[in-house]
Amino acid sequence: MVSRTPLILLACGSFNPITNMHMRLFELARDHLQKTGRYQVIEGIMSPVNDDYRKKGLVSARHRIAMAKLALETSDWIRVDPWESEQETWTETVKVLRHHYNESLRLLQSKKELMKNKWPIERSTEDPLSYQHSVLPELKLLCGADFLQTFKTPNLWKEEHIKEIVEKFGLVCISRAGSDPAQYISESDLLTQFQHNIFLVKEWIQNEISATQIRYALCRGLSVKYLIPDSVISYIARHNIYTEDSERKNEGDLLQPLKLHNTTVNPLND
Ligand SMILES: Nc1ncnc2c1ncn2[C@@H]1O[C@H](COP(=O)(O)OP(=O)(O)OP(=O)(O)O)[C@@H](O)[C@H]1O
Ligand SMILES: NC(=O)c1ccc[n+]([C@@H]2O[C@H](COP(=O)(O)O)[C@@H](O)[C@H]2O)c1
Ligand SMILES: [Zn+2]
Repeated sequence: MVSRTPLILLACGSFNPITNMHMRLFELARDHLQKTGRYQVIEGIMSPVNDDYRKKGLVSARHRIAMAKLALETSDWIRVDPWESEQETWTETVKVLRHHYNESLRLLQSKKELMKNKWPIERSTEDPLSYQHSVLPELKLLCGADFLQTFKTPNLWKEEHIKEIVEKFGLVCISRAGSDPAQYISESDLLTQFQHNIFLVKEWIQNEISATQIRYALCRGLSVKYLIPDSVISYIARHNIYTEDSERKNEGDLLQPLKLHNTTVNPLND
């Protein structure tokens, strides 16, 4: 049997709030990558952005993490990770990737240590996927096509970070109405150079749920049932999270990545 490379998918974003589509991204990506015959998707990680990102209407990470945890209770392979949101300031995405990759290596090492101390018979029966412990895992950034499109927003991303993401890690990009990732890749020399490491996944059933639209509906008292999990709807109601006030949070503020690059335009925070 040809061994598959263990693969971890990492999605970064606001998740304000988590929607059914955010979870679908992982399912679509896993199906696509497993069908290539090259990968065994072993884990999905959702990493809600730090409050210091300063996006308009971004509610506290404490709530965004709690909602994602509730939503992911029904998944046996996707989890939410608070590391990024717990840092002092906003963290560039490539550094979040580096952190989670190092964590996966650390885990692999400790599993190997554990195996070393076991009798051979225990080793062979304990974990049917134990062969994976000897193969280095890969970590890929999972995103929607609009995320890929932001690479060309002036001053938002450092060129060397985009290069590291597509060269060292890799991207899995799910189609989204209004974005044409294939065309966008063909327009970028850097993305074209590394397109073997960019997986474009076509969503087979159009699903245009947007977290911003969910927040607007909640503010207007409209139903969002069947667009986000019931447990998340109850949490939002209990804590009265999305209001006209919360929507004004960070209004007029510059997104932290743009601030870091010292620019005066703010295309994402109008
Ligand atoms: N309907 C969708 N189709 C494809 N990708 C999506 C969809 N909704 C969200 N994503 C992806 O999920 C990730 C996290 O997105 P984000 O938290 O910004 O959610 P969003 O629904 O796009 O919110 P907003 O409307 O506030 O921008 C991004 O990579 C984004 O492209
Ligand atoms: N230079 C960078 O690393 C950079 C720039 C802009 C956004 N991002 C990330 O992309 C994601 C964008 O999320 P939203 O689509 O919700 O704005 C966030 O996780 C944010 O941290 C990273
Ligand atoms: Zn978005």
